[in-house]
Amino acid sequence: MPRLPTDRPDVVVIGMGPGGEAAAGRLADAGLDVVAVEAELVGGECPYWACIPTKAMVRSAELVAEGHRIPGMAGTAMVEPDWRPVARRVRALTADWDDTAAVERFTALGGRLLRGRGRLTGPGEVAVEGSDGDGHLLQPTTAVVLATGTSPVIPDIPGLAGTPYWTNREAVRAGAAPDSLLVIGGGPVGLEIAQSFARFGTIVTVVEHGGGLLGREEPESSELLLRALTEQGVGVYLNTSVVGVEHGADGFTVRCDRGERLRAERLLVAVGRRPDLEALGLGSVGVPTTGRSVPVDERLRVVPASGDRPGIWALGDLTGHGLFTHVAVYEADLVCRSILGSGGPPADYRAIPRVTFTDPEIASVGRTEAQARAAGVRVAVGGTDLAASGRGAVHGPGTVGLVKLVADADRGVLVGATIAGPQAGEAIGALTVAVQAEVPLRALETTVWAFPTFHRTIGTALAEVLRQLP
Ligand SMILES: Cc1cc2nc3c(=O)[nH]c(=O)nc-3n(C[C@H](O)[C@H](O)[C@H](O)COP(=O)(O)OP(=O)(O)OC[C@H]3O[C@@H](n4cnc5c(N)ncnc54)[C@H](O)[C@@H]3O)c2cc1C
Ligand SMILES: NC(=O)c1ccc[n+]([C@@H]2O[C@H](COP(=O)([O-])OP(=O)(O)OC[C@H]3O[C@@H](n4cnc5c(N)ncnc54)[C@H](O)[C@@H]3O)[C@@H](O)[C@H]2O)c1
Repeated sequence: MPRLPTDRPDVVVIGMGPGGEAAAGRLADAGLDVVAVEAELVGGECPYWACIPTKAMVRSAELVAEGHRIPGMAGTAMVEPDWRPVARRVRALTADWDDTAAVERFTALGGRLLRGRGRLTGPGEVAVEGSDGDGHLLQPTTAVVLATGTSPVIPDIPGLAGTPYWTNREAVRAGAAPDSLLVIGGGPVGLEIAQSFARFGTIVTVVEHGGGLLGREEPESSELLLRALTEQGVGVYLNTSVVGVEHGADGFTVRCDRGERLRAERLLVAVGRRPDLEALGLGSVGVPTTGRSVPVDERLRVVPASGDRPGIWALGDLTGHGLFTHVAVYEADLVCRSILGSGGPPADYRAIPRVTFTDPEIASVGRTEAQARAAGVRVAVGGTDLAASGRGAVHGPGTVGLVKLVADADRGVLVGATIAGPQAGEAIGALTVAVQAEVPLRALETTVWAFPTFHRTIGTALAEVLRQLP
């Protein structure tokens, strides 16, 4: 076998999504010689195919919905939704799927970028199949950082393979809203995209094999969202599995286990994401490759450094601590502190916020009631209906929402919270601080919440929690 050109930087970062980019940039800025390996675009899934373009779609869809709410509130309005400006905006926000600016940001810090696909081939060794067709061997002296994220799961449904189904990548590149769309999976990916297209006139049907939408959230959120989507004309089949897919000139036909045959122009597969640990070569360093995530310690170490061997760290979607950009960036900070030896607290996932940008937005932090009970917490719960609040009354159409607080009655602190409703993702910030900093419920009780805001309803839900305490 020909000898590959060998490079011995201090650090190799494989994968330049939001997590890898943050870690590689910071380590380069600290003066280390960093080689970053990226197979596609520097920036990863989030800016080009995920968070940013889907939120642009959501924002446009929200404007359409608000336009329809004008009658009875502010006169008349004629709303004629047109997807073309949405597609233009997505193209602008993704810089037409061009990563030049991100590359320049990194190289300006002294980092070196190697375009290609990286793979661990042993402790302290990364082989790269370069985009230019050349092979490279990297032997970092200090650290390997794994940050390769996840890819969509494609279920093994007879007939699906080989059809032109969409994942989030094709959905965000749509030049027009399809006449009809069938979505497999009622999680955040499926629902944000489903509602966006529905508001542009697409007939949308969601097929979810679980008993509720957004199954990881509180059942109250799931029910609220189901009601809202159904009222907005989105068809939802729960407890339903797709057992067969056909594609022909008139689009997709999907057979479900309960007998339904559903037709649609487009089919979006949104049943979750997982990493490819085998392709990453983790087996070569003795790490099991069959799981859904890379096992790490509280400093995100996969394999600690020993002797002259560099350590291996992992971060972001790969670690399975929550598939969110803010988790990837948080973990990048932990990894950098660990590599640079700058100390600080270990990983703490008690107060990771989650926001699904549907209308109503579903925002939450910490544990759900069921998770808290399962963890043996003596739970006190308080809730309130957003529509019954002063802000709900003035806001009018579009006010659907709730607050639910989950407290540890023995410790007198919140361990989880949900806000659903308009701008819920903004309001969850206050509760994220409360859960993270373990603000005593008695201190929260004395907090003055501005009138008339949606977040003032936190006080109402809190009063219900406090009534249950000694
Ligand atoms: C449709 C959608 C919407 C989302 N919306 C939100 C949101 O609103 N808010 C939020 O917080 N999160 C959102 N997410 C989740 C968010 O996109 C991810 O959590 C985030 O991108 C994870 O960052 P990461 O750095 O771990 O990995 P990624 O962003 O997946 O980046 C990994 C990078 O590694 C590269 N790579 C993979 N394998 C190799 C290899 N072998 N060699 C070299 N390079 C490799 C990939 O090309 C990629 O660039 C959304 C996800 C989806 C799918
Ligand atoms: N706003 C945000 O922050 C945001 C938005 C989108 C995605 N994300 C992240 O991306 C991750 C992936 O999202 P996702 O929605 O793809 O996955 P998910 O795992 O969150 O949801 C997938 C849904 O599909 C269902 N499902 C699985 N297999 C199925 C099948 N064969 N038939 C029908 N239903 C099936 C599951 O029960 C689940 O409800 C999420 O975990 C989330 O962290 C975040």
